[in-house]
Parts: sequence; C-alpha cells; structure tokens
Amino acid sequence: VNYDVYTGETAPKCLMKFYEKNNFTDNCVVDVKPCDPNEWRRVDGTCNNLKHPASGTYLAPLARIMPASFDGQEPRKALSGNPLPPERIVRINLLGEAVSSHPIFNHNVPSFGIYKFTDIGSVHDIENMLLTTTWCCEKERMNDKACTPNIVADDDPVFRYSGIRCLNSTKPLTYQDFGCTRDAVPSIIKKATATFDESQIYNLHNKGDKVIRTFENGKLAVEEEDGKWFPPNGPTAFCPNNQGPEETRCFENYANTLLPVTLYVIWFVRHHNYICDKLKEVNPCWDDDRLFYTARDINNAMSNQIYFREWYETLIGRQNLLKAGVITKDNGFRDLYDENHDPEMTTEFTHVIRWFHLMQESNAKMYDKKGNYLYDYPLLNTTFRMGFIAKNMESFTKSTWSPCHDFDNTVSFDVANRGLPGVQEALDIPAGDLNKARHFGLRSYTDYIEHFEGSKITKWEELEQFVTKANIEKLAHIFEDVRDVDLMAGLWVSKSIKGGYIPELLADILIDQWYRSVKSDRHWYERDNRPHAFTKRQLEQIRKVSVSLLICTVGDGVDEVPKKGFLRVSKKNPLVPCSKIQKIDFRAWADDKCQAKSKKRNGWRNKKN
Ligand code: HEM
Repeated sequence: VNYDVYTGETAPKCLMKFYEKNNFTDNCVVDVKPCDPNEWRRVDGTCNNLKHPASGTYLAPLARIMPASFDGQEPRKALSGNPLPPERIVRINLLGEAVSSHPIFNHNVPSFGIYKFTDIGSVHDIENMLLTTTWCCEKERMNDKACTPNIVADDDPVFRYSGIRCLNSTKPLTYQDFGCTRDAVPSIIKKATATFDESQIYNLHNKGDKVIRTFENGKLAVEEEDGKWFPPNGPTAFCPNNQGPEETRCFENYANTLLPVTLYVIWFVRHHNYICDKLKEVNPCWDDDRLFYTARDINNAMSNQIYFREWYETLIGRQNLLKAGVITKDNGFRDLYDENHDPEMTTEFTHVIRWFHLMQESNAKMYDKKGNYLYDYPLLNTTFRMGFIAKNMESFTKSTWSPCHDFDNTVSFDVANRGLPGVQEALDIPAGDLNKARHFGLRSYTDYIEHFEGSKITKWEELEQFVTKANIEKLAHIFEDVRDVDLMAGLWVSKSIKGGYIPELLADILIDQWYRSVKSDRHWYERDNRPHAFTKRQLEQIRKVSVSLLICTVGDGVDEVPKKGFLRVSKKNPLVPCSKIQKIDFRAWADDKCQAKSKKRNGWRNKKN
C-alpha cells in the first residue's frame, strides 16, 4: 500500500498521480508491504505502529516539542521585529576559543553522542552545502533563497587578517522543497527512521539490509586490511580527504564523515559479526536469518543500553534519572508502550545534540601499540578521510580515553574556525548551529525554560536561576531582550544541573526524547511482550553491557580499558584489563530445540561410529 510519508496516511490515487507527474514519489511515498504483528523490526521503520504502518518510517517528518516560532520561510526574528544578532558575533561573545580538558569525561562522550545521532538524523544539509548548493559565499549569490551564509565582521578577531568574510551555509532543506507538503510552517528533512534502531549500521541510505548482508551465518559483509576487519569499500563512497595511494578505505553503505562516527560504525559492524559467532556456538542449528535478526536485535539493544543507561547517566546523573523515571532500581523490563503514540523524534532533540560540539576537542592524543604517548594529531583533519583512520586504528582507539573539551564557556579553536578542513576554507560550527535553529523555527531559550521548568522569564535578572550573572551580562550585551536568546546560546552559558554535568534544559530535552521513544517504539528492547522479546535472563545480559565492553571486544590492540568507558583515566577510574570488564553470557540465548537437535545429531553420529 502506498503511504504519504509526510502525513503517514494512505496516498489517494490523485495524490500519487501528482507526485508521479512531478517526480516527487521517491521522497514523498513509501510502499508498505502488509504488516505481520510478530515479525522482527523492519529496517525502513514501517509497521512499527500497526495502526499507522508508515509513521516513523525513513524520511517521516520530525515532531516538535513546541510549535515553530514562525510560519514562513524566514529565520526567527527578535521580538522587536529586528533581525537577531549575527550568529558568529553571538558565538564569539559567548564562547572563547581555547584548549581545555574536561575534569572527568573522555572523548567517548561526544563521540558516542554523534554516533547515536547518525541513527536518527542525517547530514543532508552538509552534503547539500558541499556538493550541490556550493555558491553561498559568492558575492552575487549570497542572497539566493537557498543560502544562509554566516557573515564575518571586518573586525572579526580571527579572520580580520584574512580575506574571509563569509562562512558557507545553506538553508535547511524542507519537505516543502521536496514537494511533499504545502504546509506554511517549514518542516525540515530527516533521512532516517524515527526510532533508535541502529539505522547507521543496518540501513543508512535506506537501501535495505540486503546490501550489507553476506547471507552466511547471519553476518555482515566486511573486508580485511592489514589484519583488521572493516565495512566494505564501494564505487559510490565519497572520501574527498583520503590522500595518496595508501589511503583507500571508504565505506559503500556506511557513513564516511567524522572520526567518532567512523570508529563506532566499525566497532558495531564488527560487533554484529562477533555476536553471530557467539550465537552460532550455542545454537549450531540456527540458520542465517535467525542469526542475523537476533544479532541485530542484540547489537541494537546493546547500543541503546550504553546510550540511555551509561551515557545519559554519566551526563545527567543517576539520581536525576531515577527521579525522572528513566531508570529504575530493579533493572527489570520496562513497558511504557502506547499504540496510540506514533514513533517520533523531535526537532529539538536532533538540534540540541549539537551542544556537544562544545565538548569536541580538536586534537587526538596518539599512542603507539604499547600505549606510549606519541603526539597530538589535529582530529578534524580526519574528516572524510577514512583511509587514514583505518591505517591508525590502534592510536585513534586509545585516543578516545583522553579528556574531551570542558563545558567552560570555551570551544576548541578548530571547531570554531576550521570545522571542515580540506573541504571548506573556514567554518564556525557553533555559529552554524545557531543559524540552522533560526531557520528550523526553534523558539527562544526562555520559551523552552517556561515549557520545561515552568518559569516565565521576561527580565534579564529572572534568568539567574539558570545562568550566572557574568553570563547574563554577556547575553544582555548582544541580545535586545531576554526573550530573544537562542535556545542553543542559552544552553552554551547555562549552569549545569545539580548532580549532573550538562544544563538542566538540555537534560529535559534528552529525557523528553527518551519518553517519546519508549512510548512509541513497539520494538523497544526493554519490553517483554514485543515480537521476539528478550527473556528475563537475556535482558540481564544486556544490562551488563558497557562502552568499555564494546571496545574490549572489537577495538584494535586493546587489552585494557578505562573501568568506566566514558570517563578519563584517573586514580578513581584506572585502566583495567579487559578480563575485568563484565561480559555477556550468550548461553542465555541457547535454544532448547537447537540443543535437542544437535544432541540427536551427535547421538546418531555416535551410534554410527
Ligand atoms: C569531529 C568533530 C565534528 C565535526 C568536524 C563536526 C562538524 C559539523 C558541521 C560542519 C556541522 C554543520 C553545521 C551547520 O549546520 O552549519 C555539524 C552538524 C551537526 N553536528 Fe557536528 N561535528 C563534530 C562533532 C559532533 C559531535 C561530537 C556531535 C554530538 C555529539 C555533533 C552533532 C552534530 C549534529 C546533531 C549536527 C546537525 C546535523 C544536521 O542536522 O545537519 N557533531 N557538525
């Protein structure tokens, strides 16, 4: 049945004719094969909700926590009707540029954050800027309606000595641009499903899982290079920063973008195959399909367990999560599923993940195979350069244990000035974040404070509960009115939540998404009555999982890891041998029928002998 992706409703014949005539079908229509309530999760997200089989599918639109701040194609304006202050000026005034070391967290904190984003979001706007709409800093075309360049002032502290007066940026692509709706409120594109289903491993470009499977023993296709396993190369993969004849690695069906995403993609692909081996050991009679789907389910559950239990807890604090109901002390099944709640991801959640640009340090600390420190490598130079990453897996793996950037009113120099080296001369990533939000129609910081915290703020001094006096002064220096402050600008200068390490409002938005996901995903891994649900014993194994376990299992040259994998190495958090890290006992997946079969087979063999 053909469904309209934008509305989630069946597409009537006249609409199909319109889409076909205008060549909009690929983006605006999904053909849903009949749903079977007992089937495994589908990679394209269809049939998750049985009442609305197309809701939450690949390319289904994002939800909003709060209605958009405008109803036209314009960026948000100040209350006075004036344009808001230029994005780079806001960034420069609020965030200094510095090297800084987080006192507790290591690189895996921002890295795992962006890895999880690639499951539920997409980087089509960056692709658009680099490959299609490439002219936004050309003088004659800056005002083109597809462009929103970030203007650099003549007295810019960094670029004043250069000819750079413009940083590239394109207007976010919308469903209106794709022809899927005529709604007045621009709705931004999302090329992913609306659930945490590990799309970045199993269905990145919505080509289906056939292109990544070997159809043998449940495994994903991999290739060997220098004794290490990687996702396969392919003719359409794009790695413009690979250099020389040696750097050849570039993945056909996976993201070729940032170092942190690449590391986790390689690890989770390898981990899928590791799970297949373990399952095959306990269940020799399982066929390829059974192994594939079970391994995918475990890999996905493991990733969500690390995200919502370990990562959320590291950032937000255990007590806060217990209070919010995200975790419970008993660690058992959770079933908040509501079939009336369609799968949804919010615009706000996908946006505030960008806050972690603040924690992205510009250098990777490189180590030799024995763990001796060698030198600092400019981390952003690895972007779109999978060949170089593949050649240095041991070093980059260990580099994740060094401190990430602190949340301290600064941002690392490269993130602020050369965000995409090799493909853009200059780029201020956090300024770009503000720019995009104004075009997404996200409301102001104070609107979200009122929504989540119940405090109506109309005067600067009323912000003191959330922002220090010194930072309020900085905001008041740039914005006309406290109600004009961008959501992200407010988050940059907010105080941290008591008992945690990120702003309370950021925690609110992360927790809000957790609730929406758990309520709306029929295949949520903690449910005991989803199709192919884990048994109690199996869920107990998933609960043992940690980021350190993942790296021990599939990391290159790793025989010890930080005890807590998101924290920097310290006396309290020493490196420990992998043998000390809790492991999954795959015997929990032993299938009685299979055991009986193999016993029978062995018995038969014994008799014959
Ligand atoms: C290796 C370091 C990184 C680089 C070079 C990088 C670069 C970029 C760039 C250039 C953009 C587009 C900015 C714009 O809209 O103008 C972007 C967007 C984004 N980044 Fe990063 N980033 C990095 C790390 C991270 C981290 C650690 C996170 C989160 C944990 C993150 C989350 C995001 C998100 C959610 C977007 C929005 C994507 C979209 O909707 O188009 N990034 N990043």
